[in-house]
Amino acid sequence: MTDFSTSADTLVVPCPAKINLFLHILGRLPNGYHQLQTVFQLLDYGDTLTVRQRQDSQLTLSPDLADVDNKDNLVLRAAIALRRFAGYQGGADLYLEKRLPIGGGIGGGSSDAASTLLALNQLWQLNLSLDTLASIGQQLGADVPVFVHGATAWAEGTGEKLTPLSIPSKWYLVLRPNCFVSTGEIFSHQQLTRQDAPIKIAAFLEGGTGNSCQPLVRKLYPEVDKALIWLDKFSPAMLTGTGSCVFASFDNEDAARAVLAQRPEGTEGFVARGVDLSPAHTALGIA
Ligand SMILES: C[C@@](CO)(OP(=O)(O)O)[C@H](O)COP(=O)(O)OP(=O)(O)OC[C@H]1O[C@@H](n2ccc(N)nc2=O)[C@H](O)[C@@H]1O
Ligand SMILES: Nc1ncnc2c1ncn2[C@@H]1O[C@H](COP(=O)(O)OP(=O)(O)O)[C@@H](O)[C@H]1O
Repeated sequence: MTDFSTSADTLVVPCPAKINLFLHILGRLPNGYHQLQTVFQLLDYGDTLTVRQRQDSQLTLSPDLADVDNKDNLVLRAAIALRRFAGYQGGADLYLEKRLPIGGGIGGGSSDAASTLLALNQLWQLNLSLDTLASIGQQLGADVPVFVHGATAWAEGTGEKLTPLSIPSKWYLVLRPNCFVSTGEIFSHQQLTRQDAPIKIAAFLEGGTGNSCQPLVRKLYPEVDKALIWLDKFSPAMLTGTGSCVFASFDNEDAARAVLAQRPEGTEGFVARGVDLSPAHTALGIA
């Protein structure tokens, strides 16, 4: 068993979750991806990644995730992509403490990948810029760049055109219905609405925006529909990303926790605070 106790050659990095405070789909790009407008709100809750220098060139990842093969894990894929890009010869032991539900629209895999890039860039002293790390990350997933740049942001394009945004801090309850929604399935669905008109940041701040995937996802997944109806009784509820998680905001932690404690059987969830800056950046001392 690998010993991951903290030492000079070891970094421990949070991998925060995100929620989409709104999500509009403006159209389809020639490569099949969708042109979006969204706000990525970072949360102070997520997975934790530990990286440790090895004296040889091996890359190891532990423990195995129940639903993802190690070779497909975005942590290992990010490490391999970074090493290839930088022409670096060394290795590392990677340990991922997974807390975030998989396939929930809260960006867990993308955040794990981004924290891997940020941490190994420091551990291996590669000195690559955030822009370079973001473009390596974008090949792995559309959500990786926002986590690399590490700020709550207004996003356009496929999520890579980012404008940092300061949102008044709120507490969020994120509820995960008992189902998994594939992002690819929703984006390739015939009935997805893809014709939102572009809006300005001011229009989002004035309110009244929503998630354009929500009508389709709640129709295809009754568990999501039920979760939205239940949470909406306490505070206006919305789908994040393509789901399956739904969320609502609360003025304080106690109010959010009181609702979480009553959650319907079969659902899971967590309470987290919205943050402007990524806890990964704070941990690594990135300005
Ligand atoms: C739409 C969002 C909003 O946050 O949904 P969630 O994944 O968070 O639910 C994300 O940007 C998703 O990011 P991510 O989950 O990294 O997507 P990727 O792995 O790059 O893409 C998965 C699949 O979704 C489709 N896809 C994804 C993003 C996008 N802008 N247009 C698309 O059409 C593509 O078919 C792609 O094959
Ligand atoms: N470290 C990881 N954590 C979560 N999912 C991962 C990871 N590595 C690869 N994946 C794959 O990425 C897909 C998307 O996972 P995730 O990021 O949790 O969801 P979403 O994109 O809905 O927020 C999953 O289907 C999973 O197989």
